[in-house]
Amino acid sequence: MQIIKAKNYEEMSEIACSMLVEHVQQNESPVLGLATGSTPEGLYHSLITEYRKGTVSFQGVTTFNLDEYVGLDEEDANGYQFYMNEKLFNHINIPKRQINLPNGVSADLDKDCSDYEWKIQEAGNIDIQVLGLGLNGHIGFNEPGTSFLSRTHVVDLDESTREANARFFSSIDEVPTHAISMGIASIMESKKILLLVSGKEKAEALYQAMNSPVSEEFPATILQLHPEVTVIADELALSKVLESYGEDAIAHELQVK
Ligand SMILES: O=P(O)(O)OC[C@H]1O[C@](O)(CO)[C@@H](O)[C@@H]1O
Repeated sequence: MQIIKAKNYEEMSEIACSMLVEHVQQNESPVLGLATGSTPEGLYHSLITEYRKGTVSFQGVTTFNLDEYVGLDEEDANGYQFYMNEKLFNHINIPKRQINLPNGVSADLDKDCSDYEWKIQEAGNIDIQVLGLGLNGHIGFNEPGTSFLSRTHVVDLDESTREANARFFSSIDEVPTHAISMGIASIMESKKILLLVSGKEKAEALYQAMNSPVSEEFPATILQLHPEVTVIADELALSKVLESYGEDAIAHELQVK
């Protein structure tokens, strides 16, 4: 794992943005894996800024999002298709046909899940997958206990995840109980992973992701086994890692594990 310490959320977003921009500039048909939640909002804002400056074109980019709520369609302001349109896609020149999200209102969710897997493989797999980190260690919507062999699937959301995400809804009762998520095996097939983590409340989760024994009980621990993970985290999120390993582990980009 390579660890990059950012001063704050803004710097974390800028660093992630420059990595994605560089990749898009250097590849004809880049395939990006995207995440939702609060963490990548700054990254998307920075990508739009770079696009407006003319630094980067998204014409050849294909994207796959990690997850979508079951039951929310693209008009639903709490759905992830809506989020992605608002936060990124409506503001850049990516062709619509190159945007992929699981379909939370499909009549056949299981078929949609296996089609999604095929599409990812057809695109040649994801070059860079952006990930956020759930407080309980979830990646995508893969909750604790999810098999490391899982492919894109329908998940039961943990009560803790529904509570954490209730801030986007008018009440917790409106938070869907199910979602579709890329599986852990699917995520691990990405060629490179960028894990973005910000804020003190994620410090324990980030520490565990990097240090706890690899276990399905804390899904993000699987990232210890991926050959190309870059963690971009701000000082607050890294506070527990820094307490244990000191600045050297970060400054010299040593393997923490
Ligand atoms: O960035 P946030 O809002 O803290 O969420 C962390 C993770 O939780 C999810 O929003 C799912 O609950 C993921 O999509 C995200 O990566």
